[in-house]
Amino acid sequence: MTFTVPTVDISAWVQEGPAAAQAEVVAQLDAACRTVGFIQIVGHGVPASIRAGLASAMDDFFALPLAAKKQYVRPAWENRGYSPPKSEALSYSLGVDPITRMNDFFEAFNVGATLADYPHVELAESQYAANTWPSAGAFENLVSVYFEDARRVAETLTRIFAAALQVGPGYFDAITDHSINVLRMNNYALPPGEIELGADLTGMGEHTDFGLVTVLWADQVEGLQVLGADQVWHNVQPADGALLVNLGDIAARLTNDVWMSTLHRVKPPVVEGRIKRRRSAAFFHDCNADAVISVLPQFVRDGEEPLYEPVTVQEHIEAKLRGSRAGLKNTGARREAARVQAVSG
Ligand SMILES: O=C(O)CCC(=O)C(=O)O
Ligand SMILES: [Fe+2]
Repeated sequence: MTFTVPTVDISAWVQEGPAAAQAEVVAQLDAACRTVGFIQIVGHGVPASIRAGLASAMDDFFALPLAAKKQYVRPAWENRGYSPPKSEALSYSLGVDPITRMNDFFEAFNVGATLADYPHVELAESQYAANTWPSAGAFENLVSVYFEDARRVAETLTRIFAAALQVGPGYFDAITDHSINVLRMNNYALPPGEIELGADLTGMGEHTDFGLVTVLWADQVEGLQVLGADQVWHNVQPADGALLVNLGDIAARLTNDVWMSTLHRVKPPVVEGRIKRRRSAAFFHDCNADAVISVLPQFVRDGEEPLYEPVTVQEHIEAKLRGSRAGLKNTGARREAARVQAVSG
């Protein structure tokens, strides 16, 4: 069985193209969501200059000395600010011990939508915490500009999802109009002295993304591995000019696992004791904290029980984050954990 991440050109939805072209995009995206859960998105309309601006902002920040970066560490229950290398383990978001018994070596900086972005809704601060902006170069401006574009891409995708799932055009607006949105900028670059030769290093442990859909910018460097239906981990890199998109748990829950929240991890190659540096930025579009997510009735056969109980987005995301950020194994991710335990290597 060959594994490929399908490429879908969404320009007919970005620029309101003809109905036939839009319908073709819906069919292609639906097929990709059912079979792979990862898609190379082209025609997304995010200019190369804005993507390059994000990369340079990340370079400015991650180049700071560790002590300077640590000023931006925020409490584990706020998904914001700086995470030093080896401070998180994504596999705990599934309740699974990291393979190496060591935390992941990525370092990250997180920003997200805040209460101020949604002035007309009464929200608790948790999941909408204020951002701490580092004073490195033009970081805030460059990252904010990319954030807005990534949000637009994610929202365009939800319009296509609504057509694919035949839930009516307003369905996703109602559950995403004050969405938890987070951009996690990742840097995989342990200094050479910290690498034990022969060690099985994990850049980021295996996990599914927590929300509805993720828009991923990444360097064209090996490291991201996606679990295929063949139970084998496959290397995936963004195609030229593409953004990778993957579905998260909320998409799987809505569709009773017909759409796939695909397991992935990051294992950068170590060449002569050095990790080839790799950067990525994942924009998570997670839905409103107070949205209740239940399996859509059209995905449950008569006489069968849905695979998932209803859950609020806040409960779901917080259980996952307690795992990855605070090391408290998530016991509620039964289905995802079973999939990890079914594969080796
Ligand atoms: O670095 C990558 O390519 C993937 C990052 C990722 O999976 C995440 O941040 O959730
Ligand atoms: Fe991820």
